Amino acid sequence: MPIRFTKMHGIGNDFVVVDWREDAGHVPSAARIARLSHRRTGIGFDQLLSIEPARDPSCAFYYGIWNADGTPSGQCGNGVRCVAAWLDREGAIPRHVPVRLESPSGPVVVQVTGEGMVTVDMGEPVFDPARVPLDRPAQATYTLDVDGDEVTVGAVSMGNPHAVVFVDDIDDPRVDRLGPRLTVHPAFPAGVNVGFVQRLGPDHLRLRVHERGSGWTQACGTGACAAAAVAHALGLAGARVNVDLPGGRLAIDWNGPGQPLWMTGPAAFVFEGEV
Ligand SMILES: N[C@H](CCC[C@H](N)C(=O)O)C(=O)O
Repeated sequence: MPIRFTKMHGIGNDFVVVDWREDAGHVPSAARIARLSHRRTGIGFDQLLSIEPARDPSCAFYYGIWNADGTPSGQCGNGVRCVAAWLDREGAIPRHVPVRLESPSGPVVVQVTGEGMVTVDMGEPVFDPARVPLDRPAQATYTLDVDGDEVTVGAVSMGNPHAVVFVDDIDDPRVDRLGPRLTVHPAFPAGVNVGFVQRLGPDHLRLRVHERGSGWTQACGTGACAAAAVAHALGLAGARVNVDLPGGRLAIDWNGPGQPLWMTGPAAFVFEGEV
């Protein structure tokens, strides 16, 4: 059964988008997704994104998310901008107006504002450790033992789990060693995406993310949201934060608890294909 797809990326976080609006639900096995995501012997992608009929009648469409290793996720920030741009190109959603899309972790609201620019209401960051999930009592930050190293993290869910570590220099080789070890730390029973943040100011962060299920990526949309939310909660950032990732910049707007968090950034088409 051939799979027709669109290759896209959001500031270098790259995706294969498949149109399952007519034939939803035939999810490939984790092993097949892992073969397809391989950078040499497959198409190569960080995540597979499906576009399917909405299950929630208040939403226009549903999108599914699978990491490079075939594991599912509840949210993908760069991915939902690409889904919105894909639907915009199809003429399946209007521009310049809010459109509800249904993710595995619930609805988000997208707005395609122009050629390849999308703003997304990602919902409210969730700091309750039980909902990250994180096996620790609620605190502002958590000190974890990582193979003998003590690491202090913030923890938040954007519909998927995030640990946020503040460092002096995200290019420090220690970061390369810590990322993969923190992603599988037993305190996070579902694994965790690990963002390393270098604070340049209250409105400017540098960020690198070791993603659950995909490893180091050029960008992580929910990771940028998580970094800005934790920085804001710790009094280290204001309401508008520019987050610079290796692949580019995302603008995050959050006014604090009880408020939705907005992410704005690009979405790009690369090629169409069939496999
Ligand atoms: N690896 C993530 C999913 C993709 C998130 C990232 N690509 C984004 O743009 O938010 C997880 O397992 O929760």
